[in-house]
Amino acid sequence: MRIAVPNKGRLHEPTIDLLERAGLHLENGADRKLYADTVDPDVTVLFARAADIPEYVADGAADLGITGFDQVQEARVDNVAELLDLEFGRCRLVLAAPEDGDIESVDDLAGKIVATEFPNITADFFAGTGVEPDIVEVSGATELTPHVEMADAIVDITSTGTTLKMNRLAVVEEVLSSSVRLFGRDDVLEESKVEEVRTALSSVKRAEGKRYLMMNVPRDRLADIRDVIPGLGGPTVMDIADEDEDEATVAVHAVVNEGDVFETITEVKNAGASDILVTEIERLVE
Ligand SMILES: Nc1ncnc2c1ncn2[C@@H]1O[C@H](COP(=O)(O)OP(=O)(O)OP(=O)(O)O)[C@@H](O)[C@H]1O
Ligand SMILES: O=P(O)(O)OC[C@H]1O[C@H](OP(=O)(O)OP(=O)(O)O)[C@H](O)[C@@H]1O
Ligand SMILES: [Mg+2]
Repeated sequence: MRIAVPNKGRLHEPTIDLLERAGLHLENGADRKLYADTVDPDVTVLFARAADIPEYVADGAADLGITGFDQVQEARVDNVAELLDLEFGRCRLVLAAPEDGDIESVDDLAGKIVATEFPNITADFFAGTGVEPDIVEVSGATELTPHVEMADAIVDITSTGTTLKMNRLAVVEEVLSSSVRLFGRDDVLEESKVEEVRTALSSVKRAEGKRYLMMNVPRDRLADIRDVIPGLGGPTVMDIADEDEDEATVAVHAVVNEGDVFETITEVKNAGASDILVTEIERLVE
C-alpha cells in the first residue's frame, strides 16, 4: 500500500505530522527522497507535488493520496473516491478582479480573459454560468496578471485574503471551497489496509479538541457527577483497587470537549470529585 503525500509547500509538514500522530511513523525518509518506509512494512509513502498526487493515485503510482480537494477536482480523475476530510489546508478558490475596475459580476466577463492555475475548475465554473471568457493557464503569481494586462480577472486560492488585498483585487464570486482530503483509487477501496489507514487518520481527527478527564468520586455522589459530565456516551466508572466494597470512592473517567473542560472541572469539584486529572488524547478509535 503506497500513500502519496505533498513533498513540499504548505501541506507537507501538517501531512507528515498527521501520519506520525496516527502511528504511521516514517523511516528512512531523509530530505529529498522520493519514498519513505513506515513502521508498517505494508505501508510506504511517496512524496509528490500536491498538484500531481491525484494523477499518481489514478494511474497506480500510489494507492492512496493526501492533497487538497482543489487539486483532486482540477485533475478530473474519475477512478478515485474520497475517504476522509482531513480538515486542514482550508482555502477557497475565488473569481477575483481589480478593486477599482469594471468587473463586478460574472456577467461582466463575457469575452474577457481569466487567468488561473486551475483551468479545469474554472472552465466547469463558467460552464454553469453561460458566460464564456477566455481561460488562460498560468503556473504562479496569478495575482499579477490583471495588472500587466494579461487578464481581466483571475481564479485563485485565498484563505486570509492578504494576497488579494495586497494586489488590490476583490472577490467577485466563490468558485470552490477546499480542504485536504484522503482519497483512494476505486480498485483498492475494499482492501483492509485502506480501512486501517483511514481509521488511524480519523482517530487522530476525532481526538483533536478532546480531553480525557479522570477523578475520584464518593460513590454516593455519582449521580450528581453523571449529571455534569458531558462525556462521550457517559463516563466510565471503576472501583478503586484495594478499597473496601462498601467503601466510598470510585474512579470516574470521561472524554470531554476541550472547550467544556474549565466549566466541567468546577462542576465536578462542586459535586464532590477530588484528584482531578486532565490529559490530552492522541487517538480516539470509533
Ligand atoms: N493560502 C492557503 N491557505 C490554505 N491552503 C492553501 C493555501 N494555498 C494553498 N493551499 C492548499 O495547498 C495546496 C498546495 O499549495 P502549495 O502552495 O503548498 O503548493 P504549490 O504552490 O501548488 O506547490 P508547488 O510549490 O509544488 O507548486 C493547494 O492546492 C491548496 O489545497
Ligand atoms: O489569502 P492568503 O492567506 O493571502 O493566501 C493566498 C495565497 O496563498 C497561496 O500562495 P502560497 O503562499 O502557497 O505561495 P505560492 O504562490 O508560492 O504557492 C495562493 O496561491 C495565494 O497566493
Ligand atoms: Mg502555493
